Amino acid sequence: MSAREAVAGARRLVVKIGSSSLTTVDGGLDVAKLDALVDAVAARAASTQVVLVSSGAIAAGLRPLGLPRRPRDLATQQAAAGVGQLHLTRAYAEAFARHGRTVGQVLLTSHDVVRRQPYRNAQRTFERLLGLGVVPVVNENDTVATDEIRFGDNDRLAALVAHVISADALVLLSDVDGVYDADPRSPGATLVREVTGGREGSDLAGVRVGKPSSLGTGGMASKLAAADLASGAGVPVLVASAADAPAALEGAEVGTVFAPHGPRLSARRFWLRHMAGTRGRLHLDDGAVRAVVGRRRSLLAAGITGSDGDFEAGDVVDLVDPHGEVVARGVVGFHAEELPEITGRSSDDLPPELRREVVHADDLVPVVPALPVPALPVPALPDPALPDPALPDPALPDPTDAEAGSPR
Ligand SMILES: Nc1ncnc2c1ncn2[C@@H]1O[C@H](COP(=O)(O)OP(=O)(O)O)[C@@H](O)[C@H]1O
Ligand SMILES: N[C@@H](CCC(=O)OP(=O)(O)O)C(=O)O
Repeated sequence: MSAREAVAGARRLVVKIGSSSLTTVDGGLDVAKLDALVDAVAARAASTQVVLVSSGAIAAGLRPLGLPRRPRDLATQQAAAGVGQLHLTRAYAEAFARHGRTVGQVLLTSHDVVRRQPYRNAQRTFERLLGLGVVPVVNENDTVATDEIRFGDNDRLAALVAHVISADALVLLSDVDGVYDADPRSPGATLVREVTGGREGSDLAGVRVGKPSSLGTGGMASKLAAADLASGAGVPVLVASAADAPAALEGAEVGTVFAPHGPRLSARRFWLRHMAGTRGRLHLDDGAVRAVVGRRRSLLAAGITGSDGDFEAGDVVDLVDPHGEVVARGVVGFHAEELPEITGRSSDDLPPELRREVVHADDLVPVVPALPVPALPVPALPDPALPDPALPDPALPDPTDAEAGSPR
């Protein structure tokens, strides 16, 4: 099955829509665009369980607050998001109601998914909402999200949600009709139709990204990273224009499709690899690295040379090779205080109550080295329709400098 067919045939789908595709040029919510998106999603939701990840809270808060452009400081962004999220949710509720569908709002911060229990809670909530025929509408909980607990951008959030719900495919809808080999606002840029080998493969070798749109957050770089995250863990991804949503959701030849290029990870293993917050480190000798990463064996006390951190049994820890590189993550079976007693000792040598795996193979996942972010050598052209959000706003005080948090 091709990646496009996988998107078309998905029984569980995550659709993400960016701010720029939901707003008017002056920054208000564009209800006509939102309605058109909902028409397409509702048509697909008739046969598919769909989770909608929607940006646009901050953008939708601009007009009600009389803000001329996206604020740069965290506090005003949070205030705008509080106002805008309400407008956004109401607009979705009304639009989906016209199709006889109920929506449920799910606002998340990374705090809600880095620990196993909250992650399970979020998973259960999604399951129940989908089971009840509700369309979950997800956003980052921007009113409380600070830099420390932020997902970063909604492309990444959508990739994570795709794994939380074990989606069959992820569709990222934006104001551009796919990934171009250069900033699409520059002459000669060409659409890349298919990416087969992930970010390291030849399809993206010559691709350069420019700035996001005036209201977007991460731009194409964050879509590429999210597409790589999802497709690298077995989930096909389509990046397409929101204007093409009906065709995109029917599997037509639009946008850029990312074929899965890694083994499908269970939601649990994906959580371990990409989402879990770690509480400590176990240092492994070379033999243990080979056993754990190469042969997917459990980690035994004999292969550990040291540990640090303040973890409890059940916490997630990094497994580090003799060069200090993180090679795997896993759920540790011992408390930090117990480690010195067992470190380096063979199982036969341990008292019976301590004779067990330090990290069981089922709770262990190798870590893929971080990939470089695509370069940004192409100068982006200014958007003539909107003032440059990077310019200081004379009308607004900018309390950011004096307060915690920094502008995105
Ligand atoms: N190589 C590229 N291919 C496609 N789009 C790009 C590229 N470089 C920059 N862009 C810009 O990225 C923007 C989409 O990102 P963003 O503004 O964050 O959208 P969204 O709000 O939908 O998340 C487009 O407006 C496009 O002009
Ligand atoms: N959570 C923010 C949007 C974050 C984001 O990633 O925006 P975008 O690049 O437009 O998808 C909001 O609702 O305004």
